Amino acid sequence: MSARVKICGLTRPEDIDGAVQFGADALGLVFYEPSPRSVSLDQAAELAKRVPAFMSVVGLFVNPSRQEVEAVLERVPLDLLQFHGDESADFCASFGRRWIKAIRVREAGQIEAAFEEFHNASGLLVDAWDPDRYGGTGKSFNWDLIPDYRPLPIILAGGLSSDNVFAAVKQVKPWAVDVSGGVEQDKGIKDIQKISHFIKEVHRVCKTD
Ligand SMILES: O=C(O)c1ccccc1N[C@@H]1O[C@H](COP(=O)(O)O)[C@@H](O)[C@H]1O
Repeated sequence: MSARVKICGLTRPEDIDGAVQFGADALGLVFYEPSPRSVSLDQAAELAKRVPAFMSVVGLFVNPSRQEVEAVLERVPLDLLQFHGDESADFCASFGRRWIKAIRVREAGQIEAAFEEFHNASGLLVDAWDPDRYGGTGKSFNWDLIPDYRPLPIILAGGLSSDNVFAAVKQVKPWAVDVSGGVEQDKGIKDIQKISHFIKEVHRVCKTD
């Protein structure tokens, strides 16, 4: 069984179209202004219109206010909320939408604790820890810290690219992988060939199983 693929940090219509064409399962829009991949409400509404049925549009937030999330939900048809900061489980659940929680992994036991704390999530996204940034760092972490017992689907992120995603999926067997920097030509500007190669590498895993 292959892992699903989320391509995050899309800002241009042509990148959405490329990710759709090459078989991504989910597309991420960043609503976090410090990120070079951040999109405005108008931009996000236009990008979301291009996404066909049976593909998910995911909204990424970092420590947003309730009003910020509600303003996005009024304008953009999001299928899933991704909380990538220090949000509580109660806050994440309070919008009546499906949500996933990202944690930044740096030590043993953290993932097990997060399974408990965020047990109502639709998935736990595991990313690399960085002292200065919440995500989109291009850094990976020690995949041995990911336990075999998984009460929630694991979404593997952090420094993935077509060079390492085959090995990552083989070793970790995640429900899904999430990539941003590894499929870009510049921050917020995706590279369609890299997206295609990345997705092919993920799908190649099930052919070798
Ligand atoms: O993409 C961003 O700019 C970003 C900003 C703040 C929090 C998360 C962000 N992106 C997410 O980070 C991980 C890893 O990204 P990368 O592949 O290492 O570049 C991924 O889940 C993105 O969705």
